[in-house]
Amino acid sequence: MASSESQLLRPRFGYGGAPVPPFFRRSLRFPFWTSVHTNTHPISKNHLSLRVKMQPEADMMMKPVSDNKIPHVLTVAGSDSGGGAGIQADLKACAARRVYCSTVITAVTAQNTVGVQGVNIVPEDFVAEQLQSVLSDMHVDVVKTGMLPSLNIVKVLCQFLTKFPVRALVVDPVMKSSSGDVLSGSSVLTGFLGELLPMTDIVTPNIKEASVLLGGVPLKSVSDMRTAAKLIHDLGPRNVLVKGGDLPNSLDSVDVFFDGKEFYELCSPRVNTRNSHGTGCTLASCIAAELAKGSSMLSAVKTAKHFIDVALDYSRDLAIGSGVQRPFDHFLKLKNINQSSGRQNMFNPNDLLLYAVTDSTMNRKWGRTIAEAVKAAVEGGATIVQLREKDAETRDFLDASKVCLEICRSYGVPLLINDRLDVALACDADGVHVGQSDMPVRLARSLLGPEKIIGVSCKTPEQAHQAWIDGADYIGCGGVYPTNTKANNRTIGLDGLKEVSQASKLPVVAIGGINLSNARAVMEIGEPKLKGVAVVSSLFDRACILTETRNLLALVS
Ligand SMILES: Cc1ncc(COP(=O)(O)OP(=O)(O)O)c(N)n1
Ligand SMILES: Cc1ncsc1CCOP(=O)(O)O
Repeated sequence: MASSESQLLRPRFGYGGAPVPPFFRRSLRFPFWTSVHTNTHPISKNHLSLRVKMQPEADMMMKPVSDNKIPHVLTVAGSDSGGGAGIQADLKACAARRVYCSTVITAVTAQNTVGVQGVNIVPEDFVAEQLQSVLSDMHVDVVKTGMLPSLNIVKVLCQFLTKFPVRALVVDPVMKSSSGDVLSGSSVLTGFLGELLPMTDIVTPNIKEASVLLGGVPLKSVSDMRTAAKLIHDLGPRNVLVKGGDLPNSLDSVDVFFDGKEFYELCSPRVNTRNSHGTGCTLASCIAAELAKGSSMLSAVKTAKHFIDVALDYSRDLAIGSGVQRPFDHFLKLKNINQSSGRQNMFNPNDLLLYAVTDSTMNRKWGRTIAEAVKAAVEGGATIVQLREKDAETRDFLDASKVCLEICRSYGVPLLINDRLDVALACDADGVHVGQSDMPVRLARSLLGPEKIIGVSCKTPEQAHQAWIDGADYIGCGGVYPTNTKANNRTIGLDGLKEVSQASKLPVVAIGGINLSNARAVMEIGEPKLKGVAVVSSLFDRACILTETRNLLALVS
């Protein structure tokens, strides 16, 4: 990663004493012309611009060789001198998500943890000049916007987006800072409604911004957020994410995502912290970064929300500045992890809520392919899938895994492979589930690397402890009830599940004989580490997988 990034950041030849191949030597004689001029725009009286232009020949020679393409986000936003939000947050978010980020600055703010002390808007012709510089030279995948402080800047941006189309446009409709200071005037709204939103792939308002976009209707509940998402969608963007972080009286942070057809309520426990300045910018930048890597929209949104949750959680104890609008750290998790085990993955324990585990015998019995079974389960709301194909030929298993992976990725659902690390590696699945007599977890981790998910079956507190030591992400605990799906499997009952869940440092999913009649009893043991149920026959040995999945999800949610 580091080497390909650095290749892109530097011209390949001719600088820093590196040898210069003959063909490129000519380019080193390029004449620069420079001019220094004072900009007399009323808002930025002392704006001094140093222009450095290259002649076309040299320009051509300087272009990096593009055989090492890195996903690229361009952020068009304001600078926050405190480093918590704006351009600075966007750069950090993209770096943390390992995506290149270029910047067009629309305003320079004097800002800290107390509030915004000053705003200096960049003249629109100089915003245009920055856009021209970046878009005419670099291959930008996704544009993300933040503070757009004037109607003319919105118009200029829309002209450039028409001239230089990109794969996706992510709009964070920044209107006020978290301290309540106004960052874009009311005239900008005209530009949003008339020009920008119809070009937008996803817009990410918080509840106040959603209210402004809709002419001032108040949003007080998740139901209001759903209505707002639909109404904002009618204004033109293809997807809408209404962020409910500021919703009063809510223990959870609930965001409503609407793609024009379906609503998704994305829930996570509210992180109780003051260190949340810049979360909006970071979320939108993470979405942009994931889209630049090729994720589907829903998957990008889920990953971004999880990134924010983890970053806020890890930054609870940071103390930067004396005010209350404090920033968080985008890299803290990475730093902590690098110091301990080197892990960097983004496993979300909440994904264990409804874990669908396939079975080839059952699919044969009902005349289904694995892919058909998996599609029905994820459509019904399964939150994670495991392919457990005990008698499949390797080639067939690999081909089926690739198809299932495509299905799961399009729904933002992780896909794990039972036992077969070779298949998981070959199809780049999200991870594996292993038993006590399969590949040891420690070895699986070293073969799969730090980012893959590893689950391990445990029946005792000792096994759960070892799983944690060895670097697993979750444990599967059971059989909770007797089952015909796995022969000779000892039943540990609800008491056994409770004992293991209490001892486990890792998230736990219960398995074995779980169905519509007992799933609630399992979840009601009320152990914080117990995150969900894993099921085989109660989904896949049924006539309609989709209906069974929906019904079971409703029970455990
Ligand atoms: C989520 C989950 N938990 C437990 C198991 C059982 O795995 P294992 O012990 O490897 O037994 P087999 O599945 O191989 O029969 C599981 N598959 N998933
Ligand atoms: C794979 C496995 N591991 C422990 S019990 C079990 C089987 C679960 O299947 P079912 O949900 O049909 O009881």
